[in-house]
Amino acid sequence: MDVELDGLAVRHILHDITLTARGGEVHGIVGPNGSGKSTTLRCLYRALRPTGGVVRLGGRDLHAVPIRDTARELAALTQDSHVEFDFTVTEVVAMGRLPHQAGFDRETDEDRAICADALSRMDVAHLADRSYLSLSGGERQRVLIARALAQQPKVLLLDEPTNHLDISHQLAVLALTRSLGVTVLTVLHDLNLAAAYCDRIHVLDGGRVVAGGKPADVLVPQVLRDVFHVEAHVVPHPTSGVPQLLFEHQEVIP
Ligand SMILES: Nc1ncnc2c1ncn2[C@@H]1O[C@H](COP(=O)(O)OP(=O)(O)OP(=O)(O)O)[C@@H](O)[C@H]1O
Repeated sequence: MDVELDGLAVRHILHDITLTARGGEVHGIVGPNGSGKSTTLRCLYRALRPTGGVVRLGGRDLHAVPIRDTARELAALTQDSHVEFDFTVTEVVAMGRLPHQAGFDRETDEDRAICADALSRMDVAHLADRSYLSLSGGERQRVLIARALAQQPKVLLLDEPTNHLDISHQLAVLALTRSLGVTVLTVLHDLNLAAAYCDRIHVLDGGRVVAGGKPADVLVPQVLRDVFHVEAHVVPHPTSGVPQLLFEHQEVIP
């Protein structure tokens, strides 16, 4: 499903964000702290109403369709994805099925199978009966991603999905998001992971897209200097050939 942001604006925070993610593509949103990455995603998962521009999902104005319809098409792992109460892991992941159930529908065998698959893909099946609140940061993150998978979305929004994850789970989560065949928009701080797993990268600075395109065209020394104020060398990955960055170490933040 295509996702189009057309001149998206939020008060003084976002200005004229325009980008298109075609069905099945993985798009990375990168940029310094406070550049507007999470605010962009908030407009997409409808936590925030834009003050200008349009968001289209599958060609339809996102804000013109019932929110329940949106929840059947779009799942989000957000920075605000907290679970306050003492649910089990199974119960948390089962919440992902709610948009697909009507009123007082009971969970079906199919729902349970979809949740079991999501738990196993995120390597948290062994935690199924544990209290969510008793989990480590990385385990919680994987459970929340499993909940998003259980939603079976056509569009997946991920705000720093690799937060708290060890390197093996970081690579596994990003590989999995690519393999799903759904449209993914993901905020990432790790530019090397973005280069390795994204079809397109959009660089935000001061609430504007200042560069966008294929990783090799976007992650170039001048952009890194201008936007992140770091010096970097770009080298091809020895096996995949994707651009990878080697940063010059610095003593203090300039
Ligand atoms: N509700 C709000 N009221 C006022 N300012 C806000 C609000 N929400 C976000 N901002 C400001 O908008 C800017 C963009 O915030 P946003 O969270 O989108 O940045 P980000 O790129 O995701 O940052 P980070 O990398 O630190 O997570 C920041 O300066 C932030 O302080």
